[in-house]
Amino acid sequence: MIPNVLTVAGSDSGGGAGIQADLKTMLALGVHGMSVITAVTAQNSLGVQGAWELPVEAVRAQYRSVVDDIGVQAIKTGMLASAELVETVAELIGGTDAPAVVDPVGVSKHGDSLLAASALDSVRTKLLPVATVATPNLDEVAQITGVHVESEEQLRGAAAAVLAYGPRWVLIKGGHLPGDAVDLLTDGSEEHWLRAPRYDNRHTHGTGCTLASAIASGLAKGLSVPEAVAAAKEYVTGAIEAGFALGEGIGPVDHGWRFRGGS
Ligand SMILES: Nc1ncnc2c1ncn2[C@@H]1O[C@H](COP(=O)(O)OP(=O)(O)O)[C@@H](O)[C@H]1O
Ligand SMILES: Cc1ncc(COP(=O)(O)OP(=O)(O)O)c(N)n1
Repeated sequence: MIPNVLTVAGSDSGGGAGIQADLKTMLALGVHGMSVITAVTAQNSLGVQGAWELPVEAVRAQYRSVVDDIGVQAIKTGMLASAELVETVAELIGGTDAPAVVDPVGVSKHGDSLLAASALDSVRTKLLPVATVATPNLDEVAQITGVHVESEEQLRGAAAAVLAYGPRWVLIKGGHLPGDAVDLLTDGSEEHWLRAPRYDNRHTHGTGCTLASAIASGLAKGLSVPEAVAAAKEYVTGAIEAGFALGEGIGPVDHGWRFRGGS
């Protein structure tokens, strides 16, 4: 049986991040990808030119259509835009028996906001408590917890601050630090450090969405959280190495790198 994975996220018209990155990742990793679209963005390699949220009832209806008939083995969340949508999605996930990977998307690589400031409290108190794995980047850690990370040694403190909001595991992504691309996965007792070479490639649009979707795909296939995160890190690292130019700005990672001869 092919496992079903659901992404609850925003659309990126440029195809590098959001729903489009999630579904490409799922295809590349051999699972059946499905989507609940929360918002539509007009976005390209230069930034986000516009964003429109979907009504709460449209999000609920998409979710129920998928979960009640088809069923899901794992869920991934991305751009949720507003407090109302964060709370709706948290309630839906809380009532579903499947692991959830929560990427608490705050701003895009170009600095465009994808989450209202008024939604941060709902992320802390409603969304993080239902997460099996939360995957904040360092800007999101600062937004959520007030902890600013400037070195690898500070990742442990950041992880503890996020875990205090209730996710079972947290993966702190150190992609914005200089040096090797180092992430820390922990549940408060086990620690797993994930280290990869930093590729000097500016075409890195969609790294966070890709990593979170790859983790959800691994969980749906029955991997443990540490196994799913290790496999996802390997996949996103290859996709970053193969990232390519598109438009005039920051191009996407290559979700299809393994089909093109990468190993
Ligand atoms: N230039 C790079 N080379 C290799 N890995 C990277 C690079 N940039 C980010 N990563 C890795 O990509 C993943 C996503 O991290 P990050 O870019 O920080 O997320 P986000 O897209 O949410 O900002 C992490 O595993 C991080 O370590
Ligand atoms: C619609 C949408 N969702 C999420 C993001 C952020 O994606 P991410 O993988 O963190 O990549 P960057 O934007 O940081 O390159 C997005 N841009 N659009």
